[in-house]
Amino acid sequence: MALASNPKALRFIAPKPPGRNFSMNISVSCLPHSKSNLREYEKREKEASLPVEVKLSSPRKDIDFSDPNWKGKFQDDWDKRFRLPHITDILDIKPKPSPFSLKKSRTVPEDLNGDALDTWNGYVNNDDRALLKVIKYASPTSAGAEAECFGPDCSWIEQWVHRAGPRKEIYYEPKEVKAAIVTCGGLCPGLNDVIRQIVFTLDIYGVKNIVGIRFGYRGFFEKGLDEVPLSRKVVENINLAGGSFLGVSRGGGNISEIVDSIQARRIDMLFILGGNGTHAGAQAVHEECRRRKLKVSIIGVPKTIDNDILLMDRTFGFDTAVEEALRAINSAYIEARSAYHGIGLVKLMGRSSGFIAMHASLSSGQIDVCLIPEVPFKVDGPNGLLEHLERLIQDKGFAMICIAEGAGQELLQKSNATDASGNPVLSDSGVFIQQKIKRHFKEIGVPADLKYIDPTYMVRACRANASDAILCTVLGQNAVHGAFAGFSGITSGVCNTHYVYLPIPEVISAPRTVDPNSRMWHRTLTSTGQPDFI
Ligand SMILES: Nc1ncnc2c1ncn2[C@@H]1O[C@H](COP(=O)(O)OP(=O)(O)OP(=O)(O)O)[C@@H](O)[C@H]1O
Ligand SMILES: O=P(O)(O)OC[C@H]1O[C@](O)(CO)[C@@H](O)[C@@H]1O
Ligand SMILES: [Mg+2]
Repeated sequence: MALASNPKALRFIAPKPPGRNFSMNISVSCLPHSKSNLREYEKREKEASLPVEVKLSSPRKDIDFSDPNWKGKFQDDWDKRFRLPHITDILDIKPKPSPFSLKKSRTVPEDLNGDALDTWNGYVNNDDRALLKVIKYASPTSAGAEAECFGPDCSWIEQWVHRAGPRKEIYYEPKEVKAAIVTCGGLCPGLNDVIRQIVFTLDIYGVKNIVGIRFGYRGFFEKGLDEVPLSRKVVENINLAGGSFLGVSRGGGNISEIVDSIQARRIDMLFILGGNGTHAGAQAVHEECRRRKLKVSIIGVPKTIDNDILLMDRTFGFDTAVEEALRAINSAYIEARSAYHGIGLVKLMGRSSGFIAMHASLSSGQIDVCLIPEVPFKVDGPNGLLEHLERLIQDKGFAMICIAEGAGQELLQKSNATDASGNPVLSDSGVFIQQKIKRHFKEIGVPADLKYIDPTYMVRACRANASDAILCTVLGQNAVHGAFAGFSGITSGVCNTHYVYLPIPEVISAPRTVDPNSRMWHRTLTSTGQPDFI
């Protein structure tokens, strides 16, 4: 990303294209302590101040708005895109009545022609839908409209998604089902809550054979990683601790090998908890199962503290991560307020999406400057970060900065280093800014007492908070309902406060990022009072 030369134009360029499928991480690696790194930074900052065009991403580029029927065509296409893949697409299987009922007195008929002794109106109909977008923008220049409304007239179009929950008819015989759960990627608060609810719900359906696959996809192919038998008793208390009861890992994952293993283990339902990389793997596993005509349901549960999955209100773990981040911000604030010319600097996770930094800044109310990957900023010179810090020190005696790990990466040296999953390894933006500030105040001869806090893994290696625990509970339960309903290649999410199922490709076609023209980012700027640093 780069900055526009004219500050009034408020021109941003689009986020950088994905470094690989399903990832938008910016590939950067440099030694933040080295002088050459600082020189590289200075060179890049100069380059970054060249004018660039507005190019906020819009998913509507492929629509021909001159066609009078463009809305109808869009909706037909939408229905196709959001249709949930079902095992009957490839296999001729007849459904049977669901044993899932919360009425103890109800008897389940043997087949769909029989009548239950007592009816239960607790099922979700396959034609139930939830509305994804609820704002009608009057103008494309309204805040947030650019990313949401359609065409030159900024039309609103109904975008319905499938409601999640138990179905009256199921496609698996619970007594014969073997269900498996796997947790992949990095840790996230709430993994154990989801595992626990999946087991509880399977148990209510009558499934006895439930196993955990250890250490992510690795558990499918690495010798010595035996399945963990799971039951209501085994998982009873696992939500009291953070982490994953089953272990997590990055990397690995030959899809064919994983599906061989699914077949060899006779798994009928696989619940895959993870972020965008994990879901890319889940989709590939689902497609390979279809190619082999296997009766297997692959169900994702989106997990990421970064909140970078498309279409969802939020992913589980995010709220807890923000809450934990507040502790670090509060400590930095206490240090900064108590020092002569104190500067508190907190770096928070968020590789390509600044949601944690934005929400933590907004909720703490203690931050003067929030820096995120989606919004470019200048450090030196007129209107730069350092100049603003000087002003804050002068006016109120101290300053507070919250920076996301992916922020300002375009100013640093790039490398091709990646982690085991192929995610680019980022440079330490926090240490870099820390050094810039220290050097600057030394150079201008103004004392400044900078305290840098990087809580790193502390924001995610913890137990889910109350709101995440509820989200995990619902997502876990719905994942099981989705599998029994015969869906596969779907994920369980919350959209516009309603719980839904979404086809996996739709949620990972790009990473979700903070829209610099959204009301939420504007609210953050209103709260911090920071200028635009351009
Ligand atoms: N495109 C892909 N196709 C198949 N498997 C993938 C793909 N991308 C990632 N994976 C696998 O998914 C697993 C998790 O991926 P990754 O490490 O990127 O974490 P993630 O799911 O994105 O979660 P996090 O939010 O913690 O980054 C890894 O085992 C990785 O090998
Ligand atoms: O050290 P690890 O496990 O690779 O995780 C770090 C990454 O995981 C995340 O928490 C989630 O993707 C990122 O914010 C962060 O960059
Ligand atoms: Mg990821």
